[in-house]
Amino acid sequence: MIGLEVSHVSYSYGKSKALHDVSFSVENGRFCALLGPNGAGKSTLFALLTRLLATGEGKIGVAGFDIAREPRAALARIGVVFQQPTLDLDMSVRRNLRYFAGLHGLSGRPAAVAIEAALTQLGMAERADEQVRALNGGHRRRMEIARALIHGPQILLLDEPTVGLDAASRLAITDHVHQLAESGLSVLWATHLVDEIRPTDQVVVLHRGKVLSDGRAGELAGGQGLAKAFLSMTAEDREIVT
Ligand SMILES: Nc1ncnc2c1ncn2[C@@H]1O[C@H](COP(=O)(O)OP(=O)(O)OP(=O)(O)O)[C@@H](O)[C@H]1O
Repeated sequence: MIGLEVSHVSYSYGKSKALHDVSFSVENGRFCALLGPNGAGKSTLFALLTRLLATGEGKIGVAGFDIAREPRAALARIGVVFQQPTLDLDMSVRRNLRYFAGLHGLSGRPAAVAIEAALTQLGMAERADEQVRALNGGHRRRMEIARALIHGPQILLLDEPTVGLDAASRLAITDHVHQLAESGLSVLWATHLVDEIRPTDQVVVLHRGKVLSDGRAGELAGGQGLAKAFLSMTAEDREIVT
């Protein structure tokens, strides 16, 4: 079943077109990397998917709900991890999550159960009572992913979630999110880092607001490897580094 469907979406900032006729879909249980260099349009697409921007042209479906016509139902099924962290550093992990659960109308025992389950999925249960300020960057990010799961979304959107993290933390987070996809979520993971993508993942290559390719990473990589394939698709005047 399709979790996320983006159909003929275009968006302009004034006269400057950021997205041109973008179409792709992500099935339930699939990890889809939205791979694009700086300025490709990834953040603009995320803003449309989360209704921070209203859809210009085209249609976005979330678990079968049209985000323009049924925004509440659609947004209730989305969990989002934005590029910029939004945690209260002086509260504990659990209190941060409890606050967020409240925004989704969850309190008391149901909230406690949802928080425990989300933290366990990210391997963070034993840190529930630590102050966020005491956590390293990787654990803070894992906590933000746990927070995005509390209301039981079907689609998880992550906008370059590993920016600024060391190699071990990046690996831990990509592993956890692949496991979430395997458990049935549709994951859309925006990145420009090819080492976060596995051969069986879906990859949508976005460049200058257009989809250049949509398919399995292993097929896109061919014999030359994903990094080289991606660079040769998106290189302009740049020298290709192998
Ligand atoms: N608020 C804005 N006003 C005008 N132009 C914008 C605005 N936000 C983005 N753009 C332009 O839209 C295009 C797509 O930008 P966007 O931030 O969506 O790309 P991105 O793939 O997320 O890039 P990055 O990896 O650098 O975050 C770029 O040309 C950018 O300059």
